[in-house]
Amino acid sequence: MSNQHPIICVSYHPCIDRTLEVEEFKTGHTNRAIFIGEQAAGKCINIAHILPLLGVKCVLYGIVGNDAKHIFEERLKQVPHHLTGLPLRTRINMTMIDKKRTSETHIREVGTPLDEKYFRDLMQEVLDAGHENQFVVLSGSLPPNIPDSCLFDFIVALKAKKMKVFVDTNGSALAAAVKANPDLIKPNREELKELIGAETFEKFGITQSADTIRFLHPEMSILLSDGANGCYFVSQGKRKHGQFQATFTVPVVSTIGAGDALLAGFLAGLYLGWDLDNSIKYAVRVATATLPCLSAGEIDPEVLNHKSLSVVIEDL
Ligand SMILES: Nc1ncnc2c1ncn2[C@@H]1O[C@H](COP(=O)(O)OP(=O)(O)O)[C@@H](O)[C@H]1O
Ligand SMILES: O=P(O)(O)OC[C@H]1O[C@](O)(COP(=O)(O)O)[C@@H](O)[C@@H]1O
Repeated sequence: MSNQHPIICVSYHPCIDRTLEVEEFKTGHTNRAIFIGEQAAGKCINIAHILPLLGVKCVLYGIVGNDAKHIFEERLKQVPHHLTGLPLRTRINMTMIDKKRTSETHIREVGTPLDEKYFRDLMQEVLDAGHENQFVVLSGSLPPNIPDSCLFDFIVALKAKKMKVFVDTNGSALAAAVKANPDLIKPNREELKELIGAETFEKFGITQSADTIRFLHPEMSILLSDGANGCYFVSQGKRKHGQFQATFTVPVVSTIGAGDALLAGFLAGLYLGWDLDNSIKYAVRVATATLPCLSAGEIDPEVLNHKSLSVVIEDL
């Protein structure tokens, strides 16, 4: 699957990530933030930020509110990008980190309604730029007012151009995306549950559920992230589990963007022509390297390159 064209990242619903850290969160009380961070984010923005750090070329196409365009341009300084500024408010996704309990609470804004025309213009821009076999990543929730059928149409059109389509979204948009037969989806356990309508638990149950989805879409692979349990990969005749092992403790400061990092690492492996096992190993390594960082899409280079960190792949 090695490929000369840059990976196309499509950011149709970016956001500002605001992270607040409190000592110990108390519901119904005044809590003081001991840390506050803000950055331009959203799933494909994070992926486009990570890929060049891994030595992989990418280009970003996206839509952003004029109110925050400059912040996005700053974050994408190292990435060729085509951002269309629109007169709308950029949503803010908030994460509250409770230092004492080491827990994270996320509040994700549904966002400002977007005129379907802008989504379809973005879609056309990507289709005009794309080449056969080029990787394209569609990631993030859909803005309000954009029907799931738009995502479906987008994937069908990209597949008609014989591009390789990778999707990370949730809810009904994910269900619509699956129907369009992308090459790979990256749900987490919660999103898998939404897709199949049932909870899955141990390794066998998870991979079996993934195969249930694949039954009607045999060409589609599933990279399933499962937090501290690592990840699963399911495709035709293959069921794998990947998990990191280290002789040192990797501090989990924040897991925001760990899923984006997993997908970025996996894409990097495929793009560089590595085999499946090594691509999964790299995916987990890159995801692990984001855990010590407070901001989504940042990588701790020491963890990334640590010789005592290994990823074990188990065939299920
Ligand atoms: N607490 C954790 N400990 C170890 N690895 C983790 C932890 N949280 C996430 N990861 C790694 O990051 C990947 C993506 O995390 P996950 O939280 O499942 O994704 P998402 O952010 O999409 O929900 C996992 O597959 C795993 O490799
Ligand atoms: O588009 P959505 O589903 O609201 O997700 C956007 C959020 O996801 C993130 O990209 C993090 O994603 P992951 O934790 O799943 O990797 C945040 O930076 C952003 O706030």
